[in-house]
Amino acid sequence: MVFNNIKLSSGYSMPIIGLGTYARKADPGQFRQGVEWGIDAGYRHIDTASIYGNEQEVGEGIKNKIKEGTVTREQLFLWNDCHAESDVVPSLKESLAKLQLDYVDLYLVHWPFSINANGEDTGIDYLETWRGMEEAVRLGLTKSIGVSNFNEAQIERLINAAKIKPVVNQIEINPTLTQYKLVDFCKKLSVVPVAYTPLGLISDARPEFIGKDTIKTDSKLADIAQKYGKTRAQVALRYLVQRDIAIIPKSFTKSRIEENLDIFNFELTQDEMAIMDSYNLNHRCVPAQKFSGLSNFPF
Ligand SMILES: NC(=O)C1=CN([C@@H]2O[C@H](COP(=O)(O)OP(=O)(O)OC[C@H]3O[C@@H](n4cnc5c(N)ncnc54)[C@H](OP(=O)(O)O)[C@@H]3O)[C@@H](O)[C@H]2O)C=CC1
Ligand SMILES: O=C1CO[C@H](CO)[C@@H](O)[C@@H]1O
Repeated sequence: MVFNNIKLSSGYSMPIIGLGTYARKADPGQFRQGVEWGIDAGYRHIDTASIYGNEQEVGEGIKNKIKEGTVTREQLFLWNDCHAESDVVPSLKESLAKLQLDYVDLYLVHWPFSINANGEDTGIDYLETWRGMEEAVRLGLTKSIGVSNFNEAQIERLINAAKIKPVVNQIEINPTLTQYKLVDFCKKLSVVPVAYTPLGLISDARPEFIGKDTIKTDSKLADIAQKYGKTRAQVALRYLVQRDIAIIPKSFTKSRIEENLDIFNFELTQDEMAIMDSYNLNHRCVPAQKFSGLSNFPF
């Protein structure tokens, strides 16, 4: 499988497609199996987080494939219960131990707000967290650092204060949440936008009918998919890649893991891109409402 790498401002590059690994419920072994199928299919970028509780299993999958000589590189996340400057490096070391790795390629601040283990607002400023992130780079524990769920003002404030710049902002982007403004803002600052929940309302995991969405049924999308011999999901992922957005679709189903990677042999026309844009509803699949009272809540 041939796909693009996206150049990061740190000088490293990142495969434009990665495998998401978040699952509210998963049977034991599913994470490991999903990661192994993903690496077999050709994914060379894996997204996980300490809060997903799957680092051990993800690590086992990676280790098995390293043993076989199939893979060498991974990318990771930081959850936000370790935002104090002095907590960042120990938290990353704990993740690395579970993953059985010496370093990650990319480490992210998962949200701009900060909570403790009881879910209470700690009020810790993400600029403080960032100093811990910079220390992790200096110690060689991660090659690049970035953020997730940051809004424009938060990115700008961070970039103005940072010694080491964030290379990505991982945010929800999909055809029903197109995010043109934030995506353009990130690109202007050389921050690569990475789309989480890239399938949005197309995914089977999002059956909720929000009243206006037609993306699962609209014949225009069915026609585009049929023209290229692809699925609606593949067209949605292709749409993001053509906007120069990195994507991390999650699947633990072997056929879909492969399907989601098979998007680099067709090209949507400008008119087809406009049709995809027309599904925008500014609807968040991940509104994170339970965090809305916290300081630095981004939405
Ligand atoms: N930074 C953050 O705050 C967040 C980060 N993330 C990251 O982004 C990743 C992706 O986002 P996620 O929310 O999982 O959403 P996705 O858009 O990746 O959708 C995943 C769901 O869609 C199903 N699916 C996968 N492929 C297809 C397909 N081709 N056709 C139909 N359905 C499909 C999967 O089912 P199945 O597995 O059964 O195949 C799964 O239920 C996460 O796994 C996580 O790593 C996600 C949310 C927030
Ligand atoms: O990464 C994540 C996975 O999904 C969760 C809820 O749906 C998010 O809160 C979180 O940021």
